[in-house]
Amino acid sequence: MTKIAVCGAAGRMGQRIIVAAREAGCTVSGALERPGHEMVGQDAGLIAGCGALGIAISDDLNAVVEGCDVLIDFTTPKVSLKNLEVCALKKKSIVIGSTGFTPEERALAVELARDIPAVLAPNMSVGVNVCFKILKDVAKTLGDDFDVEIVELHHNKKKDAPSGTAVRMGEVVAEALGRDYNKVATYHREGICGERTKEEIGMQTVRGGDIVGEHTVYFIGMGERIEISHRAMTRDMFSRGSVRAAQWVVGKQPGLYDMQDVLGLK
Ligand SMILES: NC(=O)C1=CN([C@@H]2O[C@H](COP(=O)(O)OP(=O)(O)OC[C@H]3O[C@@H](n4cnc5c(N)ncnc54)[C@H](O)[C@@H]3O)[C@@H](O)[C@H]2O)C=CC1
Ligand SMILES: O=C(O)C1=N[C@H](C(=O)O)C[C@H](O)C1
Repeated sequence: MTKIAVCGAAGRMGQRIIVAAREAGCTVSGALERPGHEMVGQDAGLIAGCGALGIAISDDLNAVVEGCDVLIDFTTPKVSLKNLEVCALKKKSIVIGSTGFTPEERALAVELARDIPAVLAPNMSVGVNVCFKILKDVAKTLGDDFDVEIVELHHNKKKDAPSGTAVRMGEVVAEALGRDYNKVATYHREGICGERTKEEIGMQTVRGGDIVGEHTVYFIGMGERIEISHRAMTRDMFSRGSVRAAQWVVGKQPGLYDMQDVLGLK
């Protein structure tokens, strides 16, 4: 039985991951929250709504990592990088779902995962990862004749924009078209901003209410349009995906993997 510890245990995702780990037959060996969080000391299972587990939410990163096979972390990039560093020191595996990494932070994650197996993925759902695969083919097939625009919608508590999933969709499309995402991504249009260039990939963000997560990539041509959309109705496929990744990653060769590796989609 894989021993899973959860970081961000009282968060929207952390709570669902505790439930998913139990449903998958894994042992929840530890639960972490930030020092000073009001839930520290409380039973992780009671907070997650799956009944008492006898595991108190802790703020002791070293002790929690020590007791697990794999840490699942859905927090923020800075916290995730610190957790990756501690997992590397203690030779434990890690699954990171946090989003909002800068290119420099992602490069640091690759570096820190040199000696342990780690998964870092902006979206743990099967559906979105199949979309990544489809998008590559569609972009390659359509080529430069279709304008690409990406729109994402999320709840009003989300801290990063655009979503990690939207950025990855942009990167997949840009790469398939031989463009550099960081040069062609266009986040803002206002005033007399001029005609659209052929290369740009528009990135639009909508925030409101309790939207779990919706992504649409538009390929817009002359007289026709293709839309590839994914809508998440609950967080459960993210949490189940992260547990699947945790079970997969333990015992793998060191290195930084993504969900495409876990799902065999490469
Ligand atoms: N990869 C995926 O499939 C998905 C990724 N996400 C990403 O996961 C992250 C978290 O999302 P939510 O759960 O909605 O946020 P949230 O804000 O509900 O939960 C984050 C939790 O992390 C805790 N935290 C902050 N600093 C900490 C520290 N130093 N140690 C331990 N815990 C700490 C917070 O107190 C909070 O409880 C975001 O970056 C989000 O974009 C969300 C859903 C799916
Ligand atoms: O913050 C969220 O909620 C989500 N974040 C991820 C992202 O940024 O892509 C994945 C999902 O859409 C939910």
